[in-house]
Amino acid sequence: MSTKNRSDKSSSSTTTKDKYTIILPTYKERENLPIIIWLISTELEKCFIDYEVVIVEDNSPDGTLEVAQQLQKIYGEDKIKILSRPGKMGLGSAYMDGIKKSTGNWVILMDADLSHHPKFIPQFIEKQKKLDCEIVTGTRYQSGGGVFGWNLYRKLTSRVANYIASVLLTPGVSDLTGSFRLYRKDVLEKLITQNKSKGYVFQVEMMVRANQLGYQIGEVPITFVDRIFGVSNLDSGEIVGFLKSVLNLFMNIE
Ligand SMILES: Nc1nc2c(ncn2[C@@H]2O[C@H](COP(=O)(O)OP(=O)(O)O[C@H]3O[C@H](CO)[C@@H](O)[C@H](O)[C@@H]3O)[C@@H](O)[C@H]2O)c(=O)[nH]1
Repeated sequence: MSTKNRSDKSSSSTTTKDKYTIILPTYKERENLPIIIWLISTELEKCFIDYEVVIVEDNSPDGTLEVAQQLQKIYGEDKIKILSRPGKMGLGSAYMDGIKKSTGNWVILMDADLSHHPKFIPQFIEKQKKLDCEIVTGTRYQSGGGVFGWNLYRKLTSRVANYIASVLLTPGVSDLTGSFRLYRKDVLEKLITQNKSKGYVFQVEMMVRANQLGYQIGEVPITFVDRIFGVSNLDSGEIVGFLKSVLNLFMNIE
């Protein structure tokens, strides 16, 4: 955890007006979307957390957009916002466009496929307040965290990749490839604008840059559950290129 240059720390403190925007990128998530929205609303409303959800939908062929529109009718336009894009443009740009539609001062990035349970969001917020930090990341690799549903190969690959990336790039952050995170909005905007990586390394670079800029990163153990409906949208070849990209990041980060 970095405690370096924290010049803009004053704006990190939460106030009673805190609002949390949850950005949900979707590609072929028709079955998962109603469940994740219901879980988000249940978990956050019972903790009196002010929130909105921004769904960034990339013209999925399975009718995810129509499901999102139905959900917007049920939950209200103040709670569910939809950004409909013409085609599959990738996770990084989905986050970037989602931020533009957000009205919260804090942003939560999470998957829509039920891998990330919204019950952890109140814990992220509690940790942020306790540390007065700018970022909180979910971690599968601290005591209390874990992964369910992956085969041994994927578990090992992820564990080793995270270990190597952590040692080389950001000691103190145990889960660099995870994407379930809470960011202060201005910090997220700054990091995402500077980010040059794609795929799994995108999440790694976010933490590396945050560390370099002196932002404090808190961790909350989470359980990651492999999706039941649908398939992963990231290339399998990505795992092969991961170590090369981490090494590249290590050599070239400015
Ligand atoms: N809008 C949009 N959404 C997308 C796109 N690609 C994926 N998504 C959405 O992004 C989320 C994660 O996509 P998956 O394809 O299921 O990702 P994954 O392989 O399981 O990888 C996840 O875990 C990794 C760590 O293990 C993370 O590094 C990665 O970012 C992601 O969270 C889902 O909600 C999915 O619908 C896209 O091009 N556009």
